[in-house]
Amino acid sequence: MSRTSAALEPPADAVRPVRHPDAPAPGELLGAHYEHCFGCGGGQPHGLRLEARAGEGVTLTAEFTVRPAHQGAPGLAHGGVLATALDETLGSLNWLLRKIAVTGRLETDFVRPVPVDTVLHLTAEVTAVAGRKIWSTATGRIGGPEGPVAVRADALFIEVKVEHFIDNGRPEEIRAAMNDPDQSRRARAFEVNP
Ligand SMILES: CCCCCCCCCCCCCC(=O)SCCNC(=O)CCNC(=O)[C@H](O)C(C)(C)COP(=O)(O)OP(=O)(O)OC[C@H]1O[C@@H](n2cnc3c(N)ncnc32)[C@H](O)[C@@H]1OP(=O)(O)O
Repeated sequence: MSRTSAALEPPADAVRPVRHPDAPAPGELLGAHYEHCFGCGGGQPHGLRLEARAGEGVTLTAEFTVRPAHQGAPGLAHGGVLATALDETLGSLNWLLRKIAVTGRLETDFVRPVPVDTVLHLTAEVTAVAGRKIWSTATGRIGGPEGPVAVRADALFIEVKVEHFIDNGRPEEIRAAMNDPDQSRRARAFEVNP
């Protein structure tokens, strides 16, 4: 029985995702897409600083260490923080397609509590694409990459133009991101789908 809603079932005419020829090589770290991203940026003191690494095809692995600032119940990761780790991991996959996309829907299963200081080992893959829609799935394990599953998510991302950010974001942050001295972050944000 499917555990996800109908919106997360790709239609019959959806196609398999195609890795972009310029996608980072398998094993390569993706790096942050934005310095102040709560999920991956180094400029957020309490951010997740999630590190994602390209895999084969349209897959990746990622790691996130739960810190005391990420607690919900005493000594345990907040569910919203875990959902953020899944969202960030799934969002990073779109760089392997060289598409800019935002989360439209994210469905999460919390299977096991995740204690502070635990490393969450995530794997993710894009499963289907149809027009602007991108379906993907992710799993997070604890105790090692082969450890028990702690969290799972399925998602639908929607491809957007860079204007999505320019029109909706605050001008000062957009300007700062456009002037980011890190060329790869600039390219990832502004040059992938002009
Ligand atoms: C400075 C730049 C930096 C950039 C860096 C990279 C950023 C990466 C960030 C990474 C951070 C991590 C990631 C983050 O956290 S991303 C941040 C969290 N997400 C958002 O903020 C997105 C907010 N939502 C929107 O902006 C709009 O609703 C979007 C753009 C998503 C669609 O509005 P738009 O007007 O464009 O399109 P449409 O409404 O015609 O819909 C098109 C199709 O999609 C279907 N649909 C839509 N929604 C849903 C849904 N919920 N469930 C099921 N289906 C849905 C819809 O039925 C339609 O289907 P069809 O009728 O065609 O069959």
